[in-house]
Amino acid sequence: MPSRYDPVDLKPGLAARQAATRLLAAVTESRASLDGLLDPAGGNPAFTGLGPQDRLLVRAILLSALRHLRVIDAYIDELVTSPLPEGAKALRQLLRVGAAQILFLDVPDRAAVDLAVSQANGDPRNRRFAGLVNALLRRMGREKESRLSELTATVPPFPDWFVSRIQNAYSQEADSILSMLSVPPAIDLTVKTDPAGWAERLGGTVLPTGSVRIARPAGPVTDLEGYDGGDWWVQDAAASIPAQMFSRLDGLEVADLCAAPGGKTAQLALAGARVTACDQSANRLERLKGNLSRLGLEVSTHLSRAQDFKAPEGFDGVLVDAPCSSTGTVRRHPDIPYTKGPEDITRLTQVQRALLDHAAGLVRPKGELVFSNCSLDPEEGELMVQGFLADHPSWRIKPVDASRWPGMEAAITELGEVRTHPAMLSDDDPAQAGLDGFYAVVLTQE
Ligand SMILES: C[S@@+](CC[C@H](N)C(=O)[O-])C[C@H]1O[C@@H](n2cnc3c(N)ncnc32)[C@H](O)[C@@H]1O
Repeated sequence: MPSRYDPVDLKPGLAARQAATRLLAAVTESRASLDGLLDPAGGNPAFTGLGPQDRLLVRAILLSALRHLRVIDAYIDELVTSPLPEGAKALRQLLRVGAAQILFLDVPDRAAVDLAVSQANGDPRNRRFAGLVNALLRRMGREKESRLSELTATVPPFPDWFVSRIQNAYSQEADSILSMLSVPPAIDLTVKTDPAGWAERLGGTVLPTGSVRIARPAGPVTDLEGYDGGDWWVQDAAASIPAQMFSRLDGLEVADLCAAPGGKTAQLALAGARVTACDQSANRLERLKGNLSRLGLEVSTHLSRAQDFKAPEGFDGVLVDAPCSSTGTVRRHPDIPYTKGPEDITRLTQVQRALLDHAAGLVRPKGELVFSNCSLDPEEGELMVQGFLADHPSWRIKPVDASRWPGMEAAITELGEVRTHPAMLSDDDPAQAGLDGFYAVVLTQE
């Protein structure tokens, strides 16, 4: 069963609640991305104006609300005696935040209800509903033990467009994938050396990819041993796979075309490649430089669209870790099913294809081209690559050996591509289980 609690001590104040309500509306009504809203530097003032503790609370409320939004809405709709008025969006958002606290966060029910009622009374749009807010959330608190598990078992966890795409792509495994997507993930670290030693020091376990998986710490991950010394970086185990797929790196010239913030660039450099890291975003390229500097790794950087990046002498290896719908990262970014849609996937496949076509021209004869992204959708992975191969008959898939990562054989497709998803790497504790959804393939020329 998914854990119902995010590991944050919650004593939410009214300002935090108001911010959470406003930001939840921005995500679900205006499709604003949670990362953008919660960016400490350029995020929404309702968030950046809060103190550190309140920020933690707002983040926890939003993550829980979005992970369980359909269940929360179904429960609200079940408890209102007549449907909420169509225009009562502010009321729904307020109830969603209260329900997220009562159902999924470790907040005393009474405190959550009282704050919701105060918030309703302080908002002219919601004042007349204060009695309803009080009655509904109190009842939710009383009955949740019996009702919540029934609702979780019957209500699809995410919007219909998203659920049906997962069901179409993964048939048998779709239910397990969807259920894992509501579980907050552990944290994976890529370590420079000695995974077993770091696993012991940080109380984690070593995964088949060589990553170290640790429980989510109570404080910032940057406080953990080894961060300041540049001994490791945060990177989902699945995200560490594409850079490991090159058959050789030491001493070779490799271009990383969509490089920032540099997780894979760091792996390539650590393995001894001479890396040119290209990205079209100046801000993100600055972050890459900061990350690589902390890790003590040197690479060349290049600010441009990958399609405009020219290198007549070519590279031994090229990595295209393409922009994508990021549906493989919904455990960490549960806003994605609400901020993205099928039209984004169609648009992104065109960008991915343009990147792949251009990258193919940068690979030296006998060189390797690795294409990857963190989407669960075959249109951005398997099908996109089949389209590329149909139009480039001299290219082929270089199959990955299924024994490459013992214990992860299920992640290797019949054609030798890598396809990971959140129901892989099972564990008795769901919070310790799973992988990001990733697609990766090695392409070479005959
Ligand atoms: C999925 S992220 C890459 C993550 C990175 N490889 C890592 O492991 O840390 C995609 C990156 O592609 C960049 N990007 C998007 N479109 C691009 C383009 N046409 N040319 C170059 N970079 C692009 C984005 O700015 C973003 O930094």
